[in-house]
Amino acid sequence: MLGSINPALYSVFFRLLLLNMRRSAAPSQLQGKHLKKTKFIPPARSNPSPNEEITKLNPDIKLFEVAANDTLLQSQTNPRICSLNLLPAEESGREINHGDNYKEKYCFEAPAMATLELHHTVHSSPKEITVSKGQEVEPENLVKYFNVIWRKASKKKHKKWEGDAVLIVKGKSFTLKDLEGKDIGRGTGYKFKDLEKIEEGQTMMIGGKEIEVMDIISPDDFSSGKCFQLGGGSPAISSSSQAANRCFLNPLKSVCKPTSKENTQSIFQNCKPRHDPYLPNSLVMLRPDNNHQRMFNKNCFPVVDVVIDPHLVYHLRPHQKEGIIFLYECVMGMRVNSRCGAILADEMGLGKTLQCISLIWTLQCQGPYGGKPVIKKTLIVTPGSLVNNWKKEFQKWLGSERIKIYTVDQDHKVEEFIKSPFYSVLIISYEMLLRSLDQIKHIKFDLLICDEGHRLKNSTIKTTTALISLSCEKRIILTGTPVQNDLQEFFALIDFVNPGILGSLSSYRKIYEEPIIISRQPSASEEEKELGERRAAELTCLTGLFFLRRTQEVINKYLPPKIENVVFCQPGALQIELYRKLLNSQAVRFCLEGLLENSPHLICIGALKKLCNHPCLLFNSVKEKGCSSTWDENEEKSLYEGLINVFPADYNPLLFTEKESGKLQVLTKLLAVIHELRPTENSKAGGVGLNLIGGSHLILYDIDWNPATDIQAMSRVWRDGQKHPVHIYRLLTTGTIEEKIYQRQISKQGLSGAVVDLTRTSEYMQFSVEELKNLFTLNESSHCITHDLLNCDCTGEQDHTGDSLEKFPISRNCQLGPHHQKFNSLKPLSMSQLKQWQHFSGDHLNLTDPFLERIRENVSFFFQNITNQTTAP
Ligand SMILES: Nc1ncnc2c1ncn2[C@@H]1O[C@H](COP(=O)(O)OP(=O)(O)OP(=O)(O)O)[C@@H](O)[C@H]1O
Ligand SMILES: [Mg+2]
Repeated sequence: MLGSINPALYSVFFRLLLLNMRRSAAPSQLQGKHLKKTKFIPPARSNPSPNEEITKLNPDIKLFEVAANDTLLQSQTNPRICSLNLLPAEESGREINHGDNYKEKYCFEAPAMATLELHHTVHSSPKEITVSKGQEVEPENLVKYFNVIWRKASKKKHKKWEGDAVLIVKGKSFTLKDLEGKDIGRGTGYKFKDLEKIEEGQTMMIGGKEIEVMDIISPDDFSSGKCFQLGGGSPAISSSSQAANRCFLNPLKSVCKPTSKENTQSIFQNCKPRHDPYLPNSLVMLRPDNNHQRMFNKNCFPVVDVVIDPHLVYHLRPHQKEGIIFLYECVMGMRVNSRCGAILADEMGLGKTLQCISLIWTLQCQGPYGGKPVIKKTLIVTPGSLVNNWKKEFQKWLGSERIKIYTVDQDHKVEEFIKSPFYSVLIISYEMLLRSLDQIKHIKFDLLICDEGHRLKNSTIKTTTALISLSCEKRIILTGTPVQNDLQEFFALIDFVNPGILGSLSSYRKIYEEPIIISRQPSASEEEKELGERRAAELTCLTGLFFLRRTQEVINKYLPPKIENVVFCQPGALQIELYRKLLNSQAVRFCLEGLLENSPHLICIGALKKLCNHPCLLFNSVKEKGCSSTWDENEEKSLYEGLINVFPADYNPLLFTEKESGKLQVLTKLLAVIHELRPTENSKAGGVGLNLIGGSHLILYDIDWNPATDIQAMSRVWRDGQKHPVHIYRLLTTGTIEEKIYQRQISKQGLSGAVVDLTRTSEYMQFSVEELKNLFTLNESSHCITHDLLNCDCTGEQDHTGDSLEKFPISRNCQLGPHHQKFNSLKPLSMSQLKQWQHFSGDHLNLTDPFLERIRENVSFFFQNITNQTTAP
């Protein structure tokens, strides 16, 4: 921006401005009386190291990948590099905790303005006070103390104050002490009249140092030591004065002229950081650079440290601290010029909610410019089932007093939020948002958070267009789903948070999508491969500035043990008989003839699944459809033909017993033993985004084609905050379609890039005739056909663990290529991994798990895997 201004005008501007300022880099100077006690901390006195945990972070967390040749991001210098630091490197500041793996120096930048200080008229030629010739009468009791700032005597044009000090004048002698109480200057035999006259504002040379007197210290403050570092008030204020010195203004639009003392005072009042940035574990946000100040600090407020509430920091995991810094920098536009969007795509359970709550709370109370809050109102849009979850999380971390949350539901309309001045956060479901859009459009939201935001991957759906229509620039998408696997969907999400950053959709397709997709095809030439890889890398770099994903590994160590069991339950006699009958039906035979287009295979699969759960479910369908005579239902009718005769004549589905279903028998026994051994832990099922840490036993009864469903449910329970070992039981009926669905789950890794994605279930349900043949077979003679498939040499007679995992490199099919290829613990299990699990048949004698022990009678085979093993189970 400044580049377009005539340099002569630019220089005149700074001269004019400086006439109104005192001088450069003198921290105590600019703060008005009320801040005079503030100390400049000598550069050597750095605070102790920031949060050490963070420095040990998973190296996977790379927040600051910058594409050097990236034209879109060209004006964004790496925020970590102090390019304008005019102080000597070793004196440029003290260490401060930015919460990341950098123990960085704070940048006390002194830009152009500071270098022009020589035009200052008042202080240009301080006089050396002279030594007495010895004839003077010296009153014995003259002792005075002063706060001063000092620098070495120098003839250089560009001088900087080096620090605060305490000047002690005693008779004809003086001592200068730094704020640690160390002597940094001494002199004796001075003219008494010179020393006696020292007053506030005076500049002089004394003992080879130039000093300026800031104010008088009372004898009390001196003797109590308050005037030194320990008692001298918050040291952090120095930052604001530094920043004030640095403040650029647009010369053509000068609005800030702190001409009078009062004016200066009022600007600097209330400019303390809300929390002390120098406490050992404080989490301090990056200060805005000059570019940012030019753009966003038009009023030239002093820069104040933004510090995360220590109450929150106490609870934050290291990756969450990083996440908050990331979100802060994104929404403040510090990472990409004029863009304030972010995507936080941490795997599920990593506490995205807490990271956002911390951000909201921070921005609502603080800001880097004059400490003014950055946001007033926040809109959180989330799936309906999570609205209350959000509210609870706010209460959990901030209590109910700090921040007022309004949740929209049938009884609580948006109008109430509009009318009330108390609420600052509105939480609403996607559905309600559409219904209340007219009202919501009239509210000025400063921050928009879209939870489970992968649903915005389609830019034409109503929800997306509705949200785009809100004029809120600071947009955050939260998602646990790996959205970067589909390049078009990825574009939609990126374009939502930072509109236009990837250009138009058509240019994006040409520049990125096409070459990347071509390069991934087996037929791609070397040249195409290379181009695709480079484009993918560039895209990753570009979006990596505001896209962050961490995997479960960062949290695992905080979680209790997880005991996963796959339990193969023996089917009941009625189940087997009905199963055989179904497989012999005309409908199944029709499917196997290969006429897949109109094949009723989904109906057949549905019937078999029902039967595995419990025969009574099948009975109900048979009864219903058996009486129906519509043409459409003919196929289903043909599937059920003769089935009713297999059920006992007096079968009453309402009086079903667990004996008829292998899985139900196991379930009943499991519930009983859980109740007996762990009476306070009850298991429930879970859905997207839910936290069910109250339960620690999860029983997965009905299998889904998509492994994401199981993983979702599992990660609802085994997540941060869980106190008990978590037991997970996946129940499967031995030899049936359930085992085959399970095998398909774990062997079809390539389907969705081997990552968890709830939306891709249909991809797991496309079958070849061969696959259908396998599905429609009942294996009655094996303990476990899944184990048979592993080519394991054990016979299930004792617990056994198969080949070493290293033999099976984990590969992942991701369109963005190697940049995202880190092993992901929430990935569906592979066959080779399953082989690593302990496994044994139901009649294995040495079962130590008391829960499994209770169900062994109905179980033909077990697989078990323990994560974070301590004394589990
Ligand atoms: N630092 C922490 N200490 C203790 N518990 C935490 C911490 N951070 C988050 N939690 C808890 O972890 C659980 C999961 O957090 P959250 O619901 O925010 O996960 P998420 O990242 O949104 O996952 P999902 O993608 O499944 O929605 C919650 O119960 C939350 O209170
Ligand atoms: Mg969530």
